[in-house]
Amino acid sequence: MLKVDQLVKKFGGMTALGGVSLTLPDQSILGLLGMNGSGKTTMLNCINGLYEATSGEITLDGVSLIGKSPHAVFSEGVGRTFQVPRVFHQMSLLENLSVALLNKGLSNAEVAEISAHWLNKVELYRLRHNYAEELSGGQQKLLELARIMVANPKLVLLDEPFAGVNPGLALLLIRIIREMPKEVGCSVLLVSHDLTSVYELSDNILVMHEGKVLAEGSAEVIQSNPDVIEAYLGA
Ligand SMILES: Nc1ncnc2c1ncn2[C@@H]1O[C@H](COP(=O)(O)OP(=O)(O)OP(=O)(O)O)[C@@H](O)[C@H]1O
Repeated sequence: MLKVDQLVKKFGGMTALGGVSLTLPDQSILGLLGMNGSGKTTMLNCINGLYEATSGEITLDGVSLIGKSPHAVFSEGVGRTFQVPRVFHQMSLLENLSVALLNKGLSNAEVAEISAHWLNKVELYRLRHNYAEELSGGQQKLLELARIMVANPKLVLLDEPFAGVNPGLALLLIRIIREMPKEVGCSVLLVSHDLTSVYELSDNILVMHEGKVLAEGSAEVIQSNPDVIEAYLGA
């Protein structure tokens, strides 16, 4: 279980996160909504160690992630995607996945099997020997997701997975994300401006506004919350 308790992140005099708390149970999906600049990506950056929190606590299964490097957080079982996918452009798709399995003590056959499974899942297996730079932006997002999933994470942080992805690939992404908690046993923190997808996928939703939690609940609760309608949806 991921627990974030009273997380504060300041940049100089600017408070990006003003004491945010959240709980993400195992094998569930939490959607994180909010207008531009409300602190969603900062939250992901604090969890995966890219940013040092100003104060507050973050634990995964009782282990504190505060002060840990991104690599150490990855070793604790946290995988993360970015708004602009970070893949190794000059490597083949297979090599991109093999890199994530280094130092896991697996045989070449096991690495090949796991890689093939996830490349099939994201429907990129036929391109396995191509360089990652030859993929479209949407396909690179799928490859980045596969690279995280081969490492068998406990928690997956997804930053705008649907942005710039064509509708066909978005449907595939939605299907994969929906299946991830059961198939891998991970939980998912999903940051997206795509309201329909967040409502459809999330077990619980948290809406942020100016670095604070504005509302929390099911899709139905969020959609009918007057504060959310006024502050976020602008209607
Ligand atoms: N490295 C940084 N240095 C200074 N300010 C930052 C930094 N990262 C984020 N911020 C500021 O923190 C606030 C929250 O930004 P953040 O990127 O977390 O918002 P967001 O909700 O993810 O927005 P978007 O939906 O546009 O991605 C913004 O005012 C942003 O300018």
